[in-house]
Amino acid sequence: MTNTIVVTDRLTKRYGDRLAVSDVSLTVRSGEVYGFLGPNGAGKTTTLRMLLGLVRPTSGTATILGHAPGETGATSRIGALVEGPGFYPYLSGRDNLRVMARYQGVSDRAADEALARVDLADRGGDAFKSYSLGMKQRLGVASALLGEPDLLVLDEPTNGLDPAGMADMRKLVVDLAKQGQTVLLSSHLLAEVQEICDRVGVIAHGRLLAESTVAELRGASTLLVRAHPVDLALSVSMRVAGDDAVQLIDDGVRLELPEERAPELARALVEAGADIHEIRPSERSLEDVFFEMTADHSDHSDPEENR
Ligand SMILES: Nc1ncnc2c1ncn2[C@@H]1O[C@H](COP(=O)(O)OP(=O)(O)OP(=O)(O)O)[C@@H](O)[C@H]1O
Repeated sequence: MTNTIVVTDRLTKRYGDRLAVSDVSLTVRSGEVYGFLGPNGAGKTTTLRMLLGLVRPTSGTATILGHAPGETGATSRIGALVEGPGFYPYLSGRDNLRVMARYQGVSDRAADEALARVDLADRGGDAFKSYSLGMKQRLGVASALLGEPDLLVLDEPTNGLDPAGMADMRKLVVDLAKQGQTVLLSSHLLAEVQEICDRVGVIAHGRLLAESTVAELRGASTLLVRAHPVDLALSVSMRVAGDDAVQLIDDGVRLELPEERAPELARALVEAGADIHEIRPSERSLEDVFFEMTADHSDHSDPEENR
């Protein structure tokens, strides 16, 4: 069933003259991992805070689980890690969670289950202050999971983590998603998010530039050919792929051509007498796409101009 969990309609937040979020309309569906992507200062945290009812929009609306942000019907079903929760340094991870669980009217058992879900059960008895940053972050996710929320909101969950900590966090999100958890996470690290998100919304300068699956955003797969002479490689490529699907780049020729047609291209090049040095699939990373998109918007990149 494709249920919509979050819908925003032209959500906007202005701080004085500064337009932090401008006309953002996004949709998060049930069971998906939605990546809210953009560089620092793009408006991600402000948007998430509006969804959680922590900041009042200047204009536009948001509906979460059928409720307005901040309504009990919504907040009771959202688990959020937006600002790091305050944990007691000398209490163990488990006791910290149990304290939080009691505040929320949730059982100790639920706290222990949340600890297990973030793979901290083994270290649950150790003092919070002895945890690595990655473990602290995972405990934060456990606290957001208390009460089994329908929507988990994580603001930059990998911030400050080393590569191993990031990999752990990615695995945790993937595992939660496999259990059916809907996750909305923000990140400025596009390369790592493309692996774990079903769909992404790309935001820059407060505006949503695109919303789609990672695959759609990255577009058609391309082949990179390095062969000599280059002009011969270019004309053969155009014959095989069509004039519009071929582009001359620094180190060769890029073709919009499915990988399965690489042998056909290789044969045509060899028959024409070209020396092939390399033919390989070259997928655009989300990062490439993102830079292209934000470059397109650089002419009006100053949020002040949106006034
Ligand atoms: N309380 C506030 N008062 C004034 N300006 C604010 C406030 N909160 C955010 N802003 C501004 O709004 C813009 C968007 O900030 P926001 O924190 O939402 O971005 P972000 O994408 O989450 O970035 P980061 O990854 O750095 O947190 C920034 O220009 C920021 O300076």
